[in-house]
Amino acid sequence: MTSATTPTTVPLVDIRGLRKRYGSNEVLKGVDLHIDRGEVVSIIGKSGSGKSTLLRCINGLESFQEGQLTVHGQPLQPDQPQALRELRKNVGMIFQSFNLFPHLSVGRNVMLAPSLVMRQPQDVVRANAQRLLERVGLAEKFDAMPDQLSGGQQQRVAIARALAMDPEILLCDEVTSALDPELVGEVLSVVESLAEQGMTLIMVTHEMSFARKVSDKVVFMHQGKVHEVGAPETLFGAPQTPELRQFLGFSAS
Ligand SMILES: Nc1ncnc2c1ncn2[C@@H]1O[C@H](COP(=O)(O)OP(=O)(O)OP(=O)(O)O)[C@@H](O)[C@H]1O
Repeated sequence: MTSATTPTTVPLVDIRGLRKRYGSNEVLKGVDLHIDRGEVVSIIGKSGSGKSTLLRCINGLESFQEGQLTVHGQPLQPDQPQALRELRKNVGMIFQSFNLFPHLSVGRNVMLAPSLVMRQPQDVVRANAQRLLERVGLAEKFDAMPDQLSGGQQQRVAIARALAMDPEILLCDEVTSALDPELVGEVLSVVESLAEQGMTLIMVTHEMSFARKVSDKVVFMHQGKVHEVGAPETLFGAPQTPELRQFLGFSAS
């Protein structure tokens, strides 16, 4: 077998032996995970198990001390600002708090990053922002200010804003946790439509039924490690370890 005749498929995200400490607190204790293009991955686990930290390492918001993290085959080097800027064009992120700029209209929020980074003509950027707002069901809100929107609508604007950079990967960190229950569904249905359209999604979520429904792969984090990983029907239907069984509320056998 030679590499000249056998094409090798490199995972879109490849994480090996990742270790991350905050002072003496080791939060990631050797994480191994690979994610292919178009995969929808949910990361679940108890509070403090390292889920958000892992997500933040993937787009360089957090540095790490040991291991390897490659995106598109490019090693992530948190100490290299130019490499980080390139990475962030490819990896969008949405947070629990929507983080919209309150002094900018909805449309301007979506236009901001492409205006600054992509150097496209304003009418192109504007038309793209309008199209993205349509995609998240907010076409008529272009000129509204963020404080005139519900939390669910603001989160959908945040999704449109992340998509405006045309990322290959979208990271979602508990994107419905700050929402009133009646607003959760509208945000999840936008995320679900992105999944159906083939976007690579990596989501930290407490919405177990949603994770089960949309994921190709579910990752159970426990004490800073990937404790179980697999297809949703396996992970949720036949958990292998006592820790996952307990997390999912299975009664002890
Ligand atoms: N900036 C930070 N400085 C110091 N410690 C931190 C920082 N961010 C996270 N930690 C610690 O790292 C550990 C893992 O946090 P992380 O937010 O990754 O967990 P999580 O699984 O996402 O939890 P949750 O579900 O509650 O959001 C926790 O013990 C937390 O206190």
